[in-house]
Amino acid sequence: MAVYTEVTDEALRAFLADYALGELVAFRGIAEGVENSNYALKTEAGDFILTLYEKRVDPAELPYFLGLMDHMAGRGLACPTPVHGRDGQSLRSLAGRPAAIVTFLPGVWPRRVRPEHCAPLGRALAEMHRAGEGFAVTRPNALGPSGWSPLLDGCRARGDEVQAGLIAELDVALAGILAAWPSEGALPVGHVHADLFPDNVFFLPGEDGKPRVSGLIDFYFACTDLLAYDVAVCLNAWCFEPDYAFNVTKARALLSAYDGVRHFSAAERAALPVLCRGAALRFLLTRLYDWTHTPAGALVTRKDPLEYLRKLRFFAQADSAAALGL
Ligand SMILES: Nc1ncnc2c1ncn2[C@@H]1O[C@H](COP(=O)(O)OP(=O)(O)OP(=O)(O)O)[C@@H](O)[C@H]1O
Ligand SMILES: N[C@@H](CCO)C(=O)O
Repeated sequence: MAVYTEVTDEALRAFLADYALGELVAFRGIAEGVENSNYALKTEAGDFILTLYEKRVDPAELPYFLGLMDHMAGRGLACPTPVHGRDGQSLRSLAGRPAAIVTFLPGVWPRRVRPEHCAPLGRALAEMHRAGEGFAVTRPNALGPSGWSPLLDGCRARGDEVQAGLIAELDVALAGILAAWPSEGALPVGHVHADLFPDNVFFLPGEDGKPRVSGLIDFYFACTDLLAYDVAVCLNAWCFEPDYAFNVTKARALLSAYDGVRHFSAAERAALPVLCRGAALRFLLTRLYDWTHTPAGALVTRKDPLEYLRKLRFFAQADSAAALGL
């Protein structure tokens, strides 16, 4: 369910005339993803993804996302590269929506994460942080600490329907996290992905048969924030088993591979536990908000907020970098 806006053949051909991509060969909607309308597009020049940005994306922010991908791809990162039209622009309009074409990345995202995925992931994350250096535009993290209180307030009326006592528990957790959050300037800041879940990382087998990262996608939560926060997001999204047990082997592989490319500072190591709690709370709150605001029967798969309550509770008691595998 991620084709919200239909594109006619006629409109597509007229749109493609503004690019030097040759004739249209094939075109189909992609079912995965929930935010935007995505199409797989084949032209004489190769394979591409056409994205029509839907209402949750603020058009004013698109130049940041597209510019960041351009910058990172230019520095050798395997991320989608925006295709520029004959007039030099990568952001245009199609079927009444802002639209862009980006390069297609080969690979498959892991449906079941194995420890062998975690070292390549850690390396790719650190390489992404390096590739972002020098991109001068900034974007504050709307879903960072200053956004969590308003989000929690938005869940207050119905949150306890999901689990009794949930809102009171989250009030306490949020106060503790905000009190312990690193002060400005204490940790290195840069461009972070902020949503590097398994469905945003493609892998292909390397020559040795082991998985290697072939591409990172979906930069539409990217922002300027603490680099180590991205690591905390990955520990949340990649290092728990289906029974919610934390897998320290996966975490160790991720963290040591990251550190091999970009060293953690002492302050980052010390802050990692609270960053993990913050990241768990961020996904818990957006999921809880969606859970309590999505009408029953809507064609959107709601994600389970309580998965992140379990993770938040784990990180609340694993209060040292060593307990997290660092
Ligand atoms: N550059 C790309 N190369 C190959 N496949 C891509 C690319 N971009 C997107 N896709 C495919 O489209 C699917 C949906 O993309 P994406 O995750 O960006 O959707 P979304 O709706 O914007 O985001 P979300 O995952 O937040 O709902 C991906 O799972 C992937 O299969
Ligand atoms: N990765 C988020 C969804 C937004 O992309 C989640 O799992 O809650």
